[in-house]
Amino acid sequence: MARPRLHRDAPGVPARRAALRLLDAVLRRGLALEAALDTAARGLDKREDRALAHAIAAETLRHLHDCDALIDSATARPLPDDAKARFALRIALTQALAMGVAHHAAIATVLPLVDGGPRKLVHGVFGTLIRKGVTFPNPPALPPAVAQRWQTSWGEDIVRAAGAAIAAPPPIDVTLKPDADPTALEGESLLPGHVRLSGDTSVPARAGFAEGQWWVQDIAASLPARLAGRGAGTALDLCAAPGGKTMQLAAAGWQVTALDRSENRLARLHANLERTGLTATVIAADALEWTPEQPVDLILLDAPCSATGIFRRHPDVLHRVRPAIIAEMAELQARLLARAADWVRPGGQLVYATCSLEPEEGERQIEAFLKTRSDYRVEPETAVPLPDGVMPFSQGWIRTLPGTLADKGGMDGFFICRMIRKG
Ligand SMILES: C[S@@+](CC[C@H](N)C(=O)[O-])C[C@H]1O[C@@H](n2cnc3c(N)ncnc32)[C@H](O)[C@@H]1O
Repeated sequence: MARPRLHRDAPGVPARRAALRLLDAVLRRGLALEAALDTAARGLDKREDRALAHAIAAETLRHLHDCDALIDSATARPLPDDAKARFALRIALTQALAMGVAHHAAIATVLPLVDGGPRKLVHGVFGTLIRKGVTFPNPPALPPAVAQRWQTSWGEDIVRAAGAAIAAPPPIDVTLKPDADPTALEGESLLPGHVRLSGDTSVPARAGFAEGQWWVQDIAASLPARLAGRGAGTALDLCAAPGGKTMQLAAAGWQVTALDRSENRLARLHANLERTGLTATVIAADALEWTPEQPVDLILLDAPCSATGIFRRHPDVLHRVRPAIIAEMAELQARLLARAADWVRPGGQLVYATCSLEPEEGERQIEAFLKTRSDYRVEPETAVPLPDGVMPFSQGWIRTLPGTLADKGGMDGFFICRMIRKG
């Protein structure tokens, strides 16, 4: 599909070309939006163009199903899913209907994407729909396969809440170091050591960021390390990068070893530790091959997963995560869990977490684990404050879902289970 061009495009067009390359990477090649960004944005002159390409692609993915329904309503024969004309129309419609771009600019910036091809068709379909005064439904529709899957797992209300969550911009939460002053930040505190930011100031420009007083972390993502409690010995953060939970553990007084297999992501972890002045021993290794020298008091396994719980910020997961990927991730998690379980000292804790809305990566995973590991029991930490509407299930684990804390802007979907190795 589209490649960087050598001739000069009109202003605004290069960002749309990059957005098209991003959509192609996600929808045809199954790549994550963030993973595809560097390649798709190569050749863009300006940093703002890269951000704009990302914003257009992400917004298109939020409205993809509704975009396609509109396009299909205006074409005599359905365009193939991978037709360039469909991609161009998706971008034009999203800009016009969801991003406040003037209609003439929305179409003018995508027509060069189909130069030498179906320009007339793209122009015609866009014009027909705009003249009809079409709008996107509110809330946006989930892709049918996802709606079906979450309907089966969680029911109709959660599917509806997920749609509403796509429509609203996700809040920015921060976790503060214990000695930081939450009132220095503009926003609302929903837990001790937490602020949900308000106002338009960029993150790096806010009070205390440069001084390393806090870091960005969704409130749901802050729960696994909170459950581990105050530092009481050695902690192994097994899938640690970029380090949100490593910093929480270090700030809580744990003596942390942070391990991850991704050098790129570990570079971000190092930068985070440097900015916050927190300390951890950092190891670049594959947890499926590495072994610690001695057992530890705490293992936090924030396992790699399908990431469907963070669909608000990463809407690509709605389109590229299929049952085969969920099964593959669940198998990897089971292998990591089995290894980690041997490294916790008797009486120590194992906290397992995934940012997934799939029970296979949460509830089912822990049920299967406990069947083979009679030396573990689930133990909710009742002394740790939880956000409104979040409480341990009868089995002892915590599950956050779309719709949790909805009146305050919601939270990511997470599964968290704290277990104790019997003494
Ligand atoms: C959910 S992310 C971790 C987020 C991190 N805990 C935080 O709070 O910032 C999962 C991490 O697991 C790492 N990972 C995946 N497979 C791994 C393996 N076999 N060994 C070590 N790290 C792995 C990935 O590189 C990724 O950084």
